[in-house]
Amino acid sequence: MSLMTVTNLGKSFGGIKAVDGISFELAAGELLALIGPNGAGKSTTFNMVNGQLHADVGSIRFDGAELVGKKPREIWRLGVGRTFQIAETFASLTVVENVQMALLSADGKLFSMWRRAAAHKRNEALALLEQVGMAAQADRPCSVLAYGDVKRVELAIAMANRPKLLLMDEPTAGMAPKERNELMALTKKLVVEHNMAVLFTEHSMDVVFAYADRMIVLARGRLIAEGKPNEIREHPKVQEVYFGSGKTFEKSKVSKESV
Ligand SMILES: Nc1ncnc2c1ncn2[C@@H]1O[C@H](COP(=O)(O)OP(=O)(O)OP(=O)(O)O)[C@@H](O)[C@H]1O
Repeated sequence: MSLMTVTNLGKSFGGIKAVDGISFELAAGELLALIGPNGAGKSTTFNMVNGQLHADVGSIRFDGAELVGKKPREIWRLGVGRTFQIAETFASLTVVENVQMALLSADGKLFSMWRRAAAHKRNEALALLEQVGMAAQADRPCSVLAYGDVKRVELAIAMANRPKLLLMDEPTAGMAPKERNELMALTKKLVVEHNMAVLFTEHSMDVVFAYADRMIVLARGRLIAEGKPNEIREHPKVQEVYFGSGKTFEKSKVSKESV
């Protein structure tokens, strides 16, 4: 049974149909990639799911609730999490303190309580860090971490609210191939262990083809293809929209070994 069912979702900006009546499903335990050329409507779709944008038409049913019309905070409370970059102001806090903050926030505690609650939820935070392989660095400030490790901490922060669906907008942007591979392998592990769904946008085709369980492809606001990576690679419409974009889908370029 699907966790999320998107039906006939649409959003226009002025005369431009950024997203033009798309429908798709997402199951628990599934890593679903949302791809498409520049301007295809990926970000607009993403932002309608997290509530930052209001859909003009259509429906997003998530775990028995309708998301269209809800505020981002309400959607987050229903179990739709997203990864955020650690803000500069929090970079001076340690790794574990950042995760403790996220746990407090998930509990609806006020930010001002933080200073009085330094030990609060430390063990829970350490358990989350263990899951992303960062427990050994728990007491280091985030500001001194390698980029790939910061991304792991951001993942632990996103997990603090126990999301049923995690939204990741270009999770591997700016990362070296080895780090990209490690982050996606970790994401896949969390998906399996928590039976969590992930919807992610990504420009890096090697990541998408190596890790997505399924893909949906947008072009000019329309859903032009969906299926498993192998089906998408061979899909004539997908080849057509990417033709001339410099992206190719030959098998030799997208194997896990090459990322
Ligand atoms: N706030 C906005 N105001 C006006 N037009 C917008 C706005 N946001 C998006 N658009 C337009 O909607 C279309 C889809 O944009 P969107 O950002 O969703 O595409 P995308 O697939 O995420 O692109 P990219 O890969 O370049 O980030 C584009 O034509 C874009 O110019």
